[in-house]
Amino acid sequence: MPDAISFRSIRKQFGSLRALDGVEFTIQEGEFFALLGPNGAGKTTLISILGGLTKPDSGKAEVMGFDVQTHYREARRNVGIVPQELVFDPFFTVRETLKFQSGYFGLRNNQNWIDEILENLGLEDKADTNMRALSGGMKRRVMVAQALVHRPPVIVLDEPTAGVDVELRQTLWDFIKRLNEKGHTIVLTTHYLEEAEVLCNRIAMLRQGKVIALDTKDNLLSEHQSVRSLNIRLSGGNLPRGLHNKLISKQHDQYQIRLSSPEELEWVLAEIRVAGLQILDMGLDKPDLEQVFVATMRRHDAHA
Ligand SMILES: Nc1ncnc2c1ncn2[C@@H]1O[C@H](COP(=O)(O)OP(=O)(O)OP(=O)(O)O)[C@@H](O)[C@H]1O
Repeated sequence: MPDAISFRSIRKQFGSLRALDGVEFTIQEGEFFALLGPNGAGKTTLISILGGLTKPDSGKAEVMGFDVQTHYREARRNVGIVPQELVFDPFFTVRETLKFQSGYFGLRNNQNWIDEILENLGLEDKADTNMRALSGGMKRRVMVAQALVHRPPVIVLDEPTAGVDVELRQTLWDFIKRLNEKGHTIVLTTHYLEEAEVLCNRIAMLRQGKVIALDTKDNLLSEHQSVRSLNIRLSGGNLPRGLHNKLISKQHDQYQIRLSSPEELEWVLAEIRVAGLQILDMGLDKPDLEQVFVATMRRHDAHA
């Protein structure tokens, strides 16, 4: 069985900027995979190479065994990509947009599937509305619908929930989860790490064009057991300045503080004591994907 996606030694340079620096990994059929990384890490460039829109300087990418350069049409037929930007023709209605996209793939009698997609993405009421009259969130739903119109076995979503409301997130993820259960391979990039944590079973982390972590979600979480956070309620003043770069969140007198190692707990408590603050309540949290991500990036920043 071919891999759903394979990247082999992908390099891409924009002028002097090395956007992708030897990216190499595979994704198996049926996986729900997250591609994570800070802004500018190279995620969109990698996806664009997968869609055959950007040519790598070297290396090769395949979708379901088809090289995206030498077998562009077959590779393209096997993947549906939801782009980050909203690209559409403002004069078409939603249904016309989807019919047009079906035509691009040579699909004539695609009505039933189009209706199913519209229903699953909560777009039935908007089917005959012109694209330009839709809200941003509705346009994003159409971008998703467009990527699914040819029933691709591999579905890639580049930050599909950036700036969209809770309802669309729920609708979208319910639909995508059902497609994954039916065997579709899903690849997702997102800055909402709690989404990746709930949905994905394997994760790659990209930093400055290199894969710096690649493992199952469970392994990544268990490897970082030592990275915890301290939840603490304080009275008598604000958090000491020396702890500000450790602060994850603050609500009233409740602080969540990142601990990079168990030993850091003693130091944090000492800082609080020296500042003359009183501890009202405290507890430790297990790491979540966000903490694992931050710790992984910091480790590599320190080595860079
Ligand atoms: N066409 C281009 N010309 C020049 N530089 C580019 C081009 N496309 C991307 N880059 C640069 O390549 C790097 C990787 O960009 P890319 O969009 O792939 O990152 P990303 O991980 O998707 O970021 P984000 O999370 O912000 O979407 C960035 O530094 C970006 O500025």
